[in-house]
Amino acid sequence: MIPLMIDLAARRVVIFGGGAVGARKAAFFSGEARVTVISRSFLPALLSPGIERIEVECASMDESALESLIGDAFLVVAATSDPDLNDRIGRAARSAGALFNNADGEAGDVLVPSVIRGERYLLAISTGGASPAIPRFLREHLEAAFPHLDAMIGVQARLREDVKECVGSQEERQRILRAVLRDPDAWSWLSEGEERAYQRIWERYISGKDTPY
Ligand SMILES: C[C@@]1(CC(=O)O)c2cc3[nH]c(cc4nc(cc5[nH]c(cc(n2)[C@H]1CCC(=O)O)[C@@](C)(CC(=O)O)[C@@H]5CCC(=O)O)C(CC(=O)O)=C4CCC(=O)O)c(CCC(=O)O)c3CC(=O)O
Ligand SMILES: NC(=O)C1=CN([C@@H]2O[C@H](COP(=O)(O)OP(=O)(O)OC[C@H]3O[C@@H](n4cnc5c(N)ncnc54)[C@H](O)[C@@H]3O)[C@@H](O)[C@H]2O)C=CC1
Repeated sequence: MIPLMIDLAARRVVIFGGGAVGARKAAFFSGEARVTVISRSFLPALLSPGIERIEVECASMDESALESLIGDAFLVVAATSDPDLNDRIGRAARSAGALFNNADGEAGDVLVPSVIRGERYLLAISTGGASPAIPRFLREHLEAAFPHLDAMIGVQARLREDVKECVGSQEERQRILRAVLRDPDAWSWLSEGEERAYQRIWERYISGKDTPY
């Protein structure tokens, strides 16, 4: 498998199963795509107006009945508690030409990763299905370790432009940018705001006499 960033705006995502897993997948996709959840029951989290619901029992449905429920979906998620049904949904998704993610059953062609998103970055973490607890663990760890990652990206973006004006050598510019990233003070200054942190970093690395890198 290879990672891709996909624009799902205006695409339809059909999720089978209205339990905790279906609700989590619906929350993941509904920020961008048009989401339909098909299930015989729905958790309250799925009752929001942005999500279309179709209440139906799928146990006795054959592949062509499932395929007509899938319609023109771009991606189908099977998140029912019945792995055999999930696998049947997968075959119907393929016949309908849709991508398929299976929450429980035979692997589909899409996995949902753990996601860490800021204004200026997006990280997706996967173990390829071997241990879903690990991506969650790493997400929580990274979120706690880098609470100011967005601000640091802002500082780096500005600094890399500004040092071009006053530092002649490319190697030296690279050294400065990397030293700032390794500097625990630079990260802690970010809690005072991006502008204040930038000033302190500039003093330490550019206008100050003692350059510690
Ligand atoms: C294959 C995959 C299919 C898919 O859904 O795409 C899949 C499958 C299964 N997960 C199961 C269990 C758990 N899933 C989680 C959590 C997450 N699972 C997610 C993705 C994936 N899960 C895909 C592969 C991802 C990868 O490894 O790269 C995340 C990343 C994204 C999301 O779903 O939103 C989300 C974390 C989001 C976050 O918080 O950041 C936890 C941890 C927890 O919640 O604490 C547990 C309990 C601990 C454990 O079992 O590890 C079981 C039942 C096993 C059983 O029967 O016991 C199956 C079915 C099976 O294994 O067959
Ligand atoms: N991929 C993942 O991240 C995870 C997957 N799982 C697995 O995913 C599956 C779903 O988990 P939960 O949401 O917690 O289960 P759940 O039992 O809370 O929800 C299942 C949903 O599927 C619906 N459903 C089941 N059979 C149906 C049928 N014949 N017709 C129509 N609707 C039907 C139920 O009404 C319910 O809304 C389980 O098999 C579980 O082991 C569990 C944890 C994480």
